[in-house]
Amino acid sequence: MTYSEYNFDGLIGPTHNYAGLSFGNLASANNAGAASNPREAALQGLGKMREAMALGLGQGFLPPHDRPHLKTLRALGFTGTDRQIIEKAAVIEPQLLANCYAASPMWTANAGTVAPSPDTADGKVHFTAANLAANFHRSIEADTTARVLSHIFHDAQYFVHHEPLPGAMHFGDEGAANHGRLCENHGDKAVHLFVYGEDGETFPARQKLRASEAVARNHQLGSAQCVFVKQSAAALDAGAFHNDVVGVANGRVLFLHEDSFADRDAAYAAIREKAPFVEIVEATSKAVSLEDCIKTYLFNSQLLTLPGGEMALLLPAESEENPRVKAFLEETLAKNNPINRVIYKNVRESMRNGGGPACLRLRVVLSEAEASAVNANFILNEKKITQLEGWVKNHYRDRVVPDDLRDPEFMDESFAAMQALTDILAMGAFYDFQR
Ligand SMILES: NCCC[C@H](NC(=O)CCC(=O)O)C(=O)O
Repeated sequence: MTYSEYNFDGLIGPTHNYAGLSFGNLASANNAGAASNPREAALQGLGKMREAMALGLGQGFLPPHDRPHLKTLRALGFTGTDRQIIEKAAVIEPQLLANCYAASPMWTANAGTVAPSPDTADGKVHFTAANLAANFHRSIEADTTARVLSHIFHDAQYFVHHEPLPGAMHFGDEGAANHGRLCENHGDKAVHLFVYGEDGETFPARQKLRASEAVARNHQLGSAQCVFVKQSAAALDAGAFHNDVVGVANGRVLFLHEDSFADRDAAYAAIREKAPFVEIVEATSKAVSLEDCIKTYLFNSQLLTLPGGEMALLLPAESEENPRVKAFLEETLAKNNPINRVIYKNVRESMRNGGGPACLRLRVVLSEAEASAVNANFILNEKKITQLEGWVKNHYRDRVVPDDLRDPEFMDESFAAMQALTDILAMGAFYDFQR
C-alpha cells in the first residue's frame, strides 16, 4: 500500500487581528494592537498551500471558525440580539470580546494530534482534537475543531475521533505542535516523539506529560513506539511556547536546536533507542542563538519529503533575512544529510502572531484508500484554490485595528463570509452562528 503525507493548512479567517492574547508568545505580545491585514494573511496562507501543491504534495485545508464566537459570549452572560451582544461586550469586557474574535484556528498544528493507520493497534487513523486549555481564546476552538475533523474524516471504516482531553490544564494539550513522527518511510510503523513542558521561570508550559500519555493511549500506540521528552526551560523562556518553534521531525530526520530539550543527551539516547535510524540535524547555540530561532522561526519550517525522495525545508521569509540563520541553512544544505532544498515563503501576517509555516499545517499520513475516503471538498486542486482565493478577495478587509472589533458591522461581514464558505464547501448549517 502507498502512503502519502497530506498537509491540512488552516484557511485564515476574516477576523485575523493582533490582540496580544498569548502570554509566552513574544510575537503576539509585541504586535498587540497593531493593524492586521486579514486579506493578505489569507492570501499568504493560500500562497504557501500553492507552493506545496507545486512540489507535488497532497494539500488539504481546515476551514476557519465562526468569529466572533457568540456562543461563548452568551454562555458568559451576554444577552440580546447578536448586535447587542457585541455592543455590550465591547463596553463591559473588551478583552473578552477580543478573545472571542481571534482567528487562531488558522494554526492547525494545534488542531489535534494524529496517528496514521500503520502505527495504531486497530489499523485506523486516530485523531484527538486538542483542548488548547492554556489560553482562553484557544480553548474555545476545541469543540468546533473536533466537529471539523469528524466532518472531513468522516468514514468510520478508516477514521477514529477522540474527544478533546478533559480536565483543562491538568491535561493541557496543544496538539501536533509538540509531536513528531519518525520513520524511514511515511507508511512504516513509526516512533512518536511527544514533547511536554514544565513551567519555566518566566513563561508557563502549555503541553502536559500526562496529556501526551493520554493521547498515546487513545491512539493505541505501543510503548516501544513512544518517546516522551521534556522541553528545556531555556527554550520555553526564550519564547518557544510550542516545541515546534525549536524543532521539526520528518521521516528519519529530526531537525532541531541543541537547546530544545531539558536533557539533550538523555533525550537523543531515548530517541535513538526506539528509532535507531534517526538522523539528527542540529543547530548549535554558537551557530544560531535561541533568540534568532524565535525571531526567524527557522525550525518552524515544513520539512517535506518530495515525490523524488529528497527533502525540502519550507521556511518563513524571516529566516532568509537573518544572516546567521541563512548561513546555517546554507551549511546544512552543503552537508551530507537528506535536506537538500530550501524554499522561503512570506507568511508575515501569521508570523506576527507567532505562527510560522509549520504552525499553519496539520500533517495527516493516509493510504490511497484512506485518502479517497476524505471529504473531497477539503482537498485542494487548482480549481478549488482559485475559488478560495476569490472568496477571500470578495469578503475580507485589508485592515483591521482593535476598535473594529467593537463594530457589529464587522461581525455581520465575518458571518456573511462564513455563510458563503459553507455554501462553497457544502457544509450545511455547520457553525454555531448558523444553528
Ligand atoms: N502554533 C502557533 C500558535 C500561535 C498562537 N497565537 C495566537 O493565538 C495569538 C493571537 C493574538 O494575540 O491575537 C498561539 O499562541 O497559540
